[in-house]
Amino acid sequence: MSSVRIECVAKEGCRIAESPVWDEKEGALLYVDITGRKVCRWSPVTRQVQAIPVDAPVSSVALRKSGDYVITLGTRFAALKWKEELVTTITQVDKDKANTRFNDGKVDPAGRYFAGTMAEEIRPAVLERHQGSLYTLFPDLSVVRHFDQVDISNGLDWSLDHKTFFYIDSLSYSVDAFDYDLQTGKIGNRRSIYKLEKEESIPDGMSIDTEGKLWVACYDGGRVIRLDPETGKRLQTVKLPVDKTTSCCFGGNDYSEMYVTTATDGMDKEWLSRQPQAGGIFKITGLGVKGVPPYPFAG
Ligand SMILES: O=C(O)[C@H](O)[C@@H](O)[C@H](O)[C@H](O)CO
Ligand SMILES: [Zn+2]
Repeated sequence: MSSVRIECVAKEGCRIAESPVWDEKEGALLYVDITGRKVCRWSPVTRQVQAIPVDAPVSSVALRKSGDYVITLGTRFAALKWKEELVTTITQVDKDKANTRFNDGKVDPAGRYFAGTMAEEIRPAVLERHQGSLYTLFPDLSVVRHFDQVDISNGLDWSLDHKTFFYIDSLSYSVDAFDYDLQTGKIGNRRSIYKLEKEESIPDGMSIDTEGKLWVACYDGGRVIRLDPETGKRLQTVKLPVDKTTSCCFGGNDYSEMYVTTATDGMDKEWLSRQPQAGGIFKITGLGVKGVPPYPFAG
């Protein structure tokens, strides 16, 4: 058994840090602060965070083949040029909705950007239900809506053979799987592979490891859990010193470190004083597993 170590590496205290992505070219961790409206990049060398402010809630960031990044910003897919600090809209979704925003997003193995929406929260996990949808931005910049009636569109990833798409609608308290057609980007045959237990609270972001097991961050559960999507069993629980764990990814040398984002929105003074590292970025080492490098958006 390896010994698991947890360290808070960026202590800036985000409102809702999310969408951790390892940028191998920069040797840095990208993430967003959704309600703090910034895209961040943390360097393990300088131990500093660079942040680019944006004009709306920014819910995910992804690498782009042509360099730089793509983000989901409000209800827009947008391009972000890092050095220039320049954001340009690619396209908008949910034009029929007044009060939604994008939430979690990730690029599939063929370079398509998947991201879903949700109603703006009144407070964490309290919002008008069934307002969200799941979308894909294709490399030709066209957009497809897969389905609607989503509460809080959240974690997503693909199986190692690319034949299954994993997806979380948080308020279903379930981790779901779909059949995936990598050729077309179409999904079908939805089923639940894991229902969260009460103390695990709300499923949020997720990431697959090289053994095909899923790591799910549990919002208000203060932990990441490792699931076997074949058996539907939980294999491991790693607890963190903060409750609002929002998402996780693998990064660092050989993708053997796990990075976990966390949030402070919804915590009162007393809660914050008990968990002073809330809103920080955590690095977990010694898990004994590695992750899959993130795919860049091909458009
Ligand atoms: O991190 C996210 O994905 C959401 O934007 C957050 O707001 C939480 O998930 C949500 O509050 C939990 O229900
Ligand atoms: Zn999330």
